[in-house]
Amino acid sequence: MSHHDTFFMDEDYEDARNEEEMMDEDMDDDEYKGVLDGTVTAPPPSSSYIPNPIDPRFEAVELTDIVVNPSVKVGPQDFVLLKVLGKGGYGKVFQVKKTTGQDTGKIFAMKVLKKATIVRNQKDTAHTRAERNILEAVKSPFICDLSYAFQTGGKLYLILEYLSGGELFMHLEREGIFLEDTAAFYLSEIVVSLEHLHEQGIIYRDLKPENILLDAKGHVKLTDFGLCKETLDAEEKTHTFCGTIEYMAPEILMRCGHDRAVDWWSLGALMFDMLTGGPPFTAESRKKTIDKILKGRLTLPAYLSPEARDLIKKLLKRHVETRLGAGADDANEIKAHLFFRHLDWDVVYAREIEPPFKPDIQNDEDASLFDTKFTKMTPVDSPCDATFSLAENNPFAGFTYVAPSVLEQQNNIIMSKPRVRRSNPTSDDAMQ
Ligand SMILES: Nc1ncnc2c1ncn2[C@@H]1O[C@H](COP(=O)(O)OP(=O)(O)OP(=O)(O)O)[C@@H](O)[C@H]1O
Repeated sequence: MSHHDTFFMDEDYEDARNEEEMMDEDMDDDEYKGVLDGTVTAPPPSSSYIPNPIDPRFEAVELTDIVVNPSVKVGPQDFVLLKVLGKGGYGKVFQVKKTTGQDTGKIFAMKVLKKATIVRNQKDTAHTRAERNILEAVKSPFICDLSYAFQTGGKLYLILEYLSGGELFMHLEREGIFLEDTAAFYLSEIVVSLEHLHEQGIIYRDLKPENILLDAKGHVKLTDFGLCKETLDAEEKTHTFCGTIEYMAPEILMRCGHDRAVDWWSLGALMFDMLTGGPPFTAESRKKTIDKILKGRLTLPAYLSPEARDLIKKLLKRHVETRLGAGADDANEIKAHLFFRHLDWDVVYAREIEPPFKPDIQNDEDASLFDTKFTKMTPVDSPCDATFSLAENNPFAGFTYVAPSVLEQQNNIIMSKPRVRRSNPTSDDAMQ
């Protein structure tokens, strides 16, 4: 039974709902009247859709590139497949061991994406480049580290740090709901991760329990940057969505452009899920779920503390400008909320708060916290017939990457800023 199914079947929740039904003053039925019958195509005007260009904290950043030393050639042959960890829209994620050169014996996660599937949707080519670029640019203890990226004729490979603690989703499903202190720990690490991304002009967009992984010690690492928005450019608001929608902000679903406040809505949906056992707005069909996100009643169970209740309501504001975190102060508005009153944020940044669940990991290769549905599979990176011309207009040129840390150790790093594009796209692809 999935985590979300549990939500509907939990009788305690039904009882709690009967005890207290809360109608957020922000959520009266008139607010989105017309949205569902098609007469309204845009959300209420919102000043916070436009990032303040003079606020240096939210300036769009130029993502720089690394000119890799072409002598560091890494490819699929340098890794042995150990396990399947997960499957996504474009391919599989494997647990692998590096068998050659630097990092020999080290365990990584290898995300394999099929070019053919990506090319079918032109927009996703940009997404995939974004994922690689973002992972390269956004080094943070709270973000999954990228060590290598390479490509073959038909596939793209991301070699990521292996996060043995598994998905937060799994812990949430196992526990049903979290105690408020447990939720505060995860939420606090997520808040500082999102703050870090926002400071670099990146909107995460796809916050959900499946995308929050835990390291061996139980600390949070964000992964899956496939849907990320690379810059906070007022001219260039994103109009696409796909995948799980339960945690998505109304303004994304209405395809009217959105800004970093969408991540704070998702944080509210995630917080609600952690404390009640399911997302705040969900239904049996995608359309009905969207209807609920746009105009459904927010029902808060009576057992929530006043602080938790208040924070959820302030994050799940449909009027973006009234949402906590939408102001110029971004994460600071959330960090100052009473729900987090017991936390010292300096200790959060230092990752020194004791994680509530210490993953039971026996060794570096331990994959016991991943779904056996995947880990029982025989790991095969199936040969791919399709080969993309690496000559002109190759959308995947420049994908190949070796982490600076790897290069630094070889004293061979050359940094370039801004990005230098080479005329021959094959020259920076170590593996074809
Ligand atoms: N670095 C990692 N360490 C361990 N497991 C990982 C790692 N990255 C991904 N996984 C596992 O693989 C699953 C799928 O990964 P991910 O969400 O990045 O791919 P996806 O769902 O295909 O993403 P996309 O939305 O780009 O299609 C994750 O939910 C997780 O269980």
